[in-house]
Amino acid sequence: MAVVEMPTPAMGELGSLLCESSFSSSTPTDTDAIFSNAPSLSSTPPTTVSPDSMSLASEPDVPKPESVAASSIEAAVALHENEEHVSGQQTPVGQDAIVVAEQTLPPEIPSNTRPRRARTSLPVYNIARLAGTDVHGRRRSKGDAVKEKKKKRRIVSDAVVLEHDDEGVDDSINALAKAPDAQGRLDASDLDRSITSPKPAKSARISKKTESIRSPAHGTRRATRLSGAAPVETIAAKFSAITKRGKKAADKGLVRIRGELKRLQDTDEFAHIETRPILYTVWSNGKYVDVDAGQEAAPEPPRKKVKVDANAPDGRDTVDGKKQELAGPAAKRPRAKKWLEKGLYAGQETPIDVSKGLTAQERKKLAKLPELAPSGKANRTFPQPMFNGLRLLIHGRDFKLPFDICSPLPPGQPKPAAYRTMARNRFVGDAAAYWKKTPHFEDFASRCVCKPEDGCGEDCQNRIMLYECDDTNCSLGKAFCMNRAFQDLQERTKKGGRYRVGVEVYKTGDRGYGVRSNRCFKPNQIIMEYTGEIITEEECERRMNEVYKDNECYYLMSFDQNMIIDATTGSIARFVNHSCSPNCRMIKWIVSGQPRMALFAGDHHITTGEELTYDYNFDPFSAKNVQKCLCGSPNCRGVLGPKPKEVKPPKPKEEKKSAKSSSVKSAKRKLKDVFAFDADEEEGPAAKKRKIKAATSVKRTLARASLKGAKGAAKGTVKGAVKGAVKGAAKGAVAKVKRSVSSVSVAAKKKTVLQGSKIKVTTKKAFRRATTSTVVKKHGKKSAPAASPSRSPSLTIVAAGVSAEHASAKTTTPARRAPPAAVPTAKTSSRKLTPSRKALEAGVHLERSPVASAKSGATKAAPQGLELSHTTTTTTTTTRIRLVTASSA
Ligand SMILES: C[S@@+](CC[C@H](N)C(=O)[O-])C[C@H]1O[C@@H](n2cnc3c(N)ncnc32)[C@H](O)[C@@H]1O
Repeated sequence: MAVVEMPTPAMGELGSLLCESSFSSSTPTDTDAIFSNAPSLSSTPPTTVSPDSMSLASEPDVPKPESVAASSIEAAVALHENEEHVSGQQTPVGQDAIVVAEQTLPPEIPSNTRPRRARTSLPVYNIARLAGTDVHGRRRSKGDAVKEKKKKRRIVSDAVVLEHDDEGVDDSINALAKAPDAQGRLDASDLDRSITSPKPAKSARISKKTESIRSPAHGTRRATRLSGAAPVETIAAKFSAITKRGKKAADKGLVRIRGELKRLQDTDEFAHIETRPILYTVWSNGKYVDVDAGQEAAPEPPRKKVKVDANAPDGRDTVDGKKQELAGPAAKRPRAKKWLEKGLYAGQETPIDVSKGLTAQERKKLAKLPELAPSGKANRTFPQPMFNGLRLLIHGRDFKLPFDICSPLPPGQPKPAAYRTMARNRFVGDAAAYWKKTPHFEDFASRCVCKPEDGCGEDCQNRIMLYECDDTNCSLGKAFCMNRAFQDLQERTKKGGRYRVGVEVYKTGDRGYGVRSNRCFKPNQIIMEYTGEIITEEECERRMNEVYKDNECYYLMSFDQNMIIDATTGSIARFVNHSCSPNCRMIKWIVSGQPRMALFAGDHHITTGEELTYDYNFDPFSAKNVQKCLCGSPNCRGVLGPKPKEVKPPKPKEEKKSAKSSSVKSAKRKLKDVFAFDADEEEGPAAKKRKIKAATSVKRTLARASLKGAKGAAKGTVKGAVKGAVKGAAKGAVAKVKRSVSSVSVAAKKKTVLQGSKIKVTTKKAFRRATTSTVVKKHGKKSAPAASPSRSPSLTIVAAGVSAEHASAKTTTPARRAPPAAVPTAKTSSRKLTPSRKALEAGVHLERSPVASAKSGATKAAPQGLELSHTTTTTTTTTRIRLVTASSA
C-alpha cells in the first residue's frame, strides 16, 4: 500500500513551513479538531492518513485540487489531535492508512517522480477511524453513498501533496490568524483564506509564477520547485524521520506559532491590505518573459505640451524657451535635460547676447576673445558662472584645478648649478657691433602673396623660407596669418606660469637634466625659444678657456653670422636632451630680420609629461669624442652621432635642366656673392663642386685681403706655437697648432689691422690654444685627430657637453673658425645662408670652407674638430626656392 509520508518538521523547519506552506482546512470540523485540541498535540507522529478522513473532510463543491495537499497535511496534523482521543489505537502498518486524493491526480506528474514507498517501520493510522468518521462512508458529489466495496484508494504522491503545500500552509495560517473566536481560539475554518480565496494573500505577492502553480493545470511538482518554496521532499523527509522528541518540539512550536499569529493579526499583511504594488513577472527557462510584448501596444495617452527652445538645435526642453510644440513619442526621443531652476544657477538667464550689459571697454575686450564671440546660441553646455560670469571670463582669472592634472614637479626641485634664465637673446661684447654691420636678410623682406583663406599656410613664401610673417612682409595681417610662431609664443608666455610656459626642467635618471612638457603641444607648434648670450667666436673661445674650462657641459650653439649663442645663461631649452627619435626640432627662424632659434614640436603632438628631445645630429669627428646615447629609442644610433645621411634619388634629367635654368643660376651666383653656402648637408658632386669653389674663393679672399703683415705675424706665431707644442704636447697637438695657425693668422691680421702692435699677444693666445689639447686630455675629454676635411664649419652649433679640449679645435678661418670644440657638437636645424662676417668686413663675399683649408693644407690634420655646420637639407632646399622666387621676382 502506498502511503504518504508526512514528516513532521523540526522546530527550525516549522517557521519555514509556515511561511511557505498553507494548511487549508476542508471542513470546519477538522480545523476545529485540530486547534481546539491543540494543547494535546503530542504523541506519535502521523505518517499516513486514511482516505476516508479526506473524503469526509472534503466538501463536494470545494475545488479539490487546491485543498488536497492541504487537507492531507491537516490530516496529518489532526492526527496529533486525535491520538489522544483514540489513545492506543494504532492502525497497523498498511491497514487502510492512505491519504486519498479526492480528486484525480494532477494532469502531469513528472516522469521522474515516483511515489514514495511507505515506511513500514512506522505506524500507520486510519484517520477516518480515529476521527470517528469512518462510519459515514463516502459520498459522491451528489450525495450518493459510495459502496464500500468499490472504495477507491488512491495514491497520493508527495508530488501532489507538495505542489500545494506552500500555499496551503500559508493560507491556513492566515486563516487561523484571521479571527480568533470568543475563547481566543483561532478560526481556521475561514475558507476565504484558503488558497482558493479570490483575494490572494501573502502568497499572491510571491510571483505570477507561483500563481500559475496554484492552478491545477500547472500543478506540477516542477512548478512547485520553481516557485521557490522549500523543497517538499525535505519536509516530507522531516516528517518521516520525526521522532517522539521531535514531535514534542514541533508541538511546542505550533503553540508558539499561534502566539505569534495572534501578535501579527493586526498587521496589514494579515488583514490582506497590500501596501506595495504587486508585480507579476513571468519567467521561463530562467529568462524573463515579457507577456505584454506580444500584445499590441496600448495607445499612448496624449503627451503634455513641452516648451522647446527655438534656438536649441535638437529641440531640447528649455526653461526659458518661447516656442512651444508637441514633442514626439517619448520612446523615440532622448530625455531632455533640464537645468536646475533652483540652486546654483537660480536666477541666471542663459545669455544669448553675451555682450548684453557690458561696458564699451568690456565689449572691446570681448571682441578679442573669439571663443566668447556671440554665436546666436545659448551655451547650455557650460552655463556662465553666477552673475558676472562673463565679466570674469573677459577680465581673466586663473582657473585653478583642484589638483594638478599635469603633475608638474612640486616646488623646490633641484635646479642645475647657476640656474639662470634669460628670455631674450642678448648681445655681449663685440657681437652687437658686428651684428649691426650686417645687412642681414634685407634682400628677402618681400611680402608674401598669400590669400586670407590660405592663412600663410604651407605655401607661404615666408614660411617656406623660415621667415616669420610680420607687418613688413605679410600681406594678410595678424588676423589671418598663421605664420607668427614667435609672436604666438610671446603671447602665450608673457603672463608666466608653468602651464603657459608649458615646460619644466627635471632631473632625468641617466642623462642629467632634461626638459619635459607641462601641457600638450600641437604638431609643429612652437614650444620655447633657445635664447642666451650672443657672443663672437673670440668671446666663445675666451669663455671656453677661462670661464668654462672645468665645466662638464657647455651650452653653446652656433647661431648665425658666426656668432654663438651661449645659453649658460639663457632659456631652459639648453637642457633639452638628444634623442634619435626626437619629438621636437630645433629650428632657426628669421623674425623681424633677426635670427632666432626655437624648439618646435615635431610632426606629432606632444602630450603632457613627455620629455622633449631633438636630434643633436651630433658629429663628434672622432671616435674618442663619441658619447653613448641613452635615449632608449628603438632606432637609437647608440652614440650621440650624426644622422645617417639620406640617400636622395637622382633627379630626372628634365628637372635638372630646369634647375639649371638661367634664372636659378644667376640667383645662385648672386647668393654666393652674398652668402656662403654650407655644402655640408649636400650630397653628390654638385655639393663637392661648390665646396671646392668656395675654397678657391677663400684663397682669393685671403689674397685680396692683402694681409702680408698679418701673415708674417702668423708665421711667427706658428713657429712659436709649434715649438711649444712639440715640446709640451703630443704629435697630434702639432697638427692642431697648425690648424690653429689660420685662425691665429687671421686673428693676427685683424689685430694687425686694428691694433698693429698686439700681434704678440695674439700669438700667445694662439699658442695656448694650440696646446689646449693637453689640458683637455687631463680633463678626460680627448680630441681626436683625423677630422674629415669635408666637414664644413660654416654654421656652428656648439651644443651641450662642450669640453675644454675643443677649445683647441680651431677651424681654419677666423670667419669660420669653430669655437672651442664641443664634444657633443650638435647639429641642429639652422639656415645655411650665413654671411661671413669677416668676409663682409673685408669686403669679400665668399667664404672659406673647410675644404679650402684642406686644400691649402691647413685642415688636413684637422682636429677632431667640430661639425659646426647645422644646416638642414630642408633649409637648404627652401633657400633655393626662395632664390628662385627672388630671381624671378
Ligand atoms: C645640452 S646638454 C643637455 C642637458 C644636460 N642633460 C644637462 O644636464 O645639462 C647635452 C648633454 O646632455 C647629455 N645628453 C643629452 N642627451 C643625451 C642622450 N640621449 N644620451 C646621453 N647623454 C645625453 C650629454 O652629456 C650631452 O653632452
